Formats: sequence, C-alpha cells, structure tokens
Amino acid sequence: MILTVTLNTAVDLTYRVPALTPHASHRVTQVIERPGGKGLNVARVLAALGHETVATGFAGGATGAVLREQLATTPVRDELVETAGATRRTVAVVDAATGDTTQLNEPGPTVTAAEWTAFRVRFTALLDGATAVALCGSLPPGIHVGAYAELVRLARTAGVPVLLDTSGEPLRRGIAARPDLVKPNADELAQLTGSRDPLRATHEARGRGARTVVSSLGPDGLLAATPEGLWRATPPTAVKGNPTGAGDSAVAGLLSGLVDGAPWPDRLSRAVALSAATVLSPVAGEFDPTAYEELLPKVTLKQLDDSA
Ligand SMILES: O=P(O)(O)OC[C@@]1(O)O[C@H](CO)[C@@H](O)[C@@H]1O
Repeated sequence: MILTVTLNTAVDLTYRVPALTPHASHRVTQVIERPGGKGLNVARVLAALGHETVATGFAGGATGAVLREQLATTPVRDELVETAGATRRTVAVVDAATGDTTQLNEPGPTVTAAEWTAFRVRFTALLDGATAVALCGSLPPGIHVGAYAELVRLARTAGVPVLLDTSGEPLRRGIAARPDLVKPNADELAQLTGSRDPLRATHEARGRGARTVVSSLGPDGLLAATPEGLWRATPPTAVKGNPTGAGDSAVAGLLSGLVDGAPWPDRLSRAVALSAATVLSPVAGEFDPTAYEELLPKVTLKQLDDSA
C-alpha cells in the first residue's frame, strides 16, 4: 500500500461567490466540504487510480469527527491519530466571474509531545508494508520544525521510498535528510534556494540532498531533475479552473508511477495530466477522470541538457 501523511489535516470548504470584492459582504452560492490537507488529497486521488492507500496524520475534535466520517466514504484506510485539539478548516473562495481562487488556511490545533510520540509509533508500524510514503503539507503548532526530517529518516531506515511536499524551514530540514523526491512549487523553490530561475533552483535543490526534484511551474507543467536526466513536461493546453489540490494530484501521479515501476517520463506525464484534470474539477483533491485519460497521451516530454 501507499502511505500518505497529513500532520495538519483540514476540513476543506470551497465557497463559490458571484464575484469576490475586498471589504464587501458576499452571498455564497455553493458550498462544498471535503476531507483535506495535502496528504488526504493525494490519498483520494491515488485511491481513485486504484491504488491501495492508507492515510495517517492527526485528527481531533468535532471537525476531526466530520473529517473522519467523510473519509470513511472513500476507499482510503483511516489510520489517523486522535488529538485533543480540533482539526482546522480551510476555505477556498472561488470567484465565479474570473475563476480565481483565494485560499484561507487556519493554523491547526496544537499537537502535544505525547500525541507526536503516538504518531511516530503508528508511522513506524505502517512503514512495514508500505511501498512508498508521501509527507505532505504544513506542520501544525506544537510539532518541531525538524519533524519531516525525522520522518524521512525513519522511512529511509525502513527502506521505503519517501516523497516530501512541504515548504519553508520544514522543507529545508527535510531535504537535508535525503528524501527520494521533493516536489516544490515555484515559490517554495525560490524560498528554499533564493533563485527565481526554475532550472537553476531545481539543480540547487537537488544539490541539497533530494535524489529527485520535481518542480511544479503551475500551468506550464513540471521541471524534473531525475536519475534519468533533466525533463520538462508540459500539458497540451493551459487549463482554467480551481488550482487547489493540483499539486497534490501531481504528487499522486508521481507516486502512482513510482510504485508501478514506470520510467520517469511516464511518471511525469501522469503527474501533469492529473494536475490539469484536477484544475478542471471544481473540488480540491478531485480530478476529472475523462479529462485525465484524454490529456495523458498529449503531455509533451522534452529531455533537457543536464550538463549544468
Ligand atoms: O496549509 P497547508 O497544509 O500547506 O495546505 C492545506 C491546503 O490548502 O492544501 C490543500 C491544497 O493543496 C488543501 O486541500 C488544504 O487545505
């Protein structure tokens, strides 16, 4: 099975409003509620692709109960660890006039030292039987900044390939623990390396310890420094819609290809097609399966000169 970790799970609310205006009052015309936090989005996409998927992390309080009820309606196995603090909510406000999305993320509950210890025990047990593990999203308050580095080391000791998708200091420390794969977006990459040049920054990020760096360039696809060379993967057309969760779907595509033993170009095609098919779906963490099948053979793969 594939294991996904979401330390800061969330009940994701998507609000659709006719037009979003600062300082104005708005009537919400549509409300969608889903279990979220990046790792749970990854898990749902993987399960929809037919992979046996297990989700761990934390959930607590009334919001945590709602999240777990919703997760139970999906094929993802729930291995979340209970916290005394309540799971956060996030709100994505979709402006129906422009299609633009504004994201508001609560910080999440404070996790205690005892809860972190309980999680580490659960995580270590779940690694036994995992074919790959993804560590995704922000850290909730109370969790130390080197937490992902610690989990990367545990996965490496267990011989399980590990993907890290986070930002800021947790990414900087996590990357130094030598994960198999990191998937920063352009902003995260610039923050990590100080460079806005995607090619340079991707190489620089790889030099910090990750075996492979897949940088997401939004509508322009992915740039990947892999053991099979440097690749650029581009969708056939720029798709318009709600980008929330598109990066998580890219992670699901990369993991799906990894556990299937697919060559890197195929993994990248899956990631780009899933990401675009997620933008075309109105809800975070869901993709349009018909669009995915149509887009998959049309992703452009280009091998770049890796001598830099
Ligand atoms: O606060 P984080 O953990 O960085 O991001 C959380 C989040 O915004 O990311 C997902 C989209 O990628 C949403 O489903 C989710 O709520």
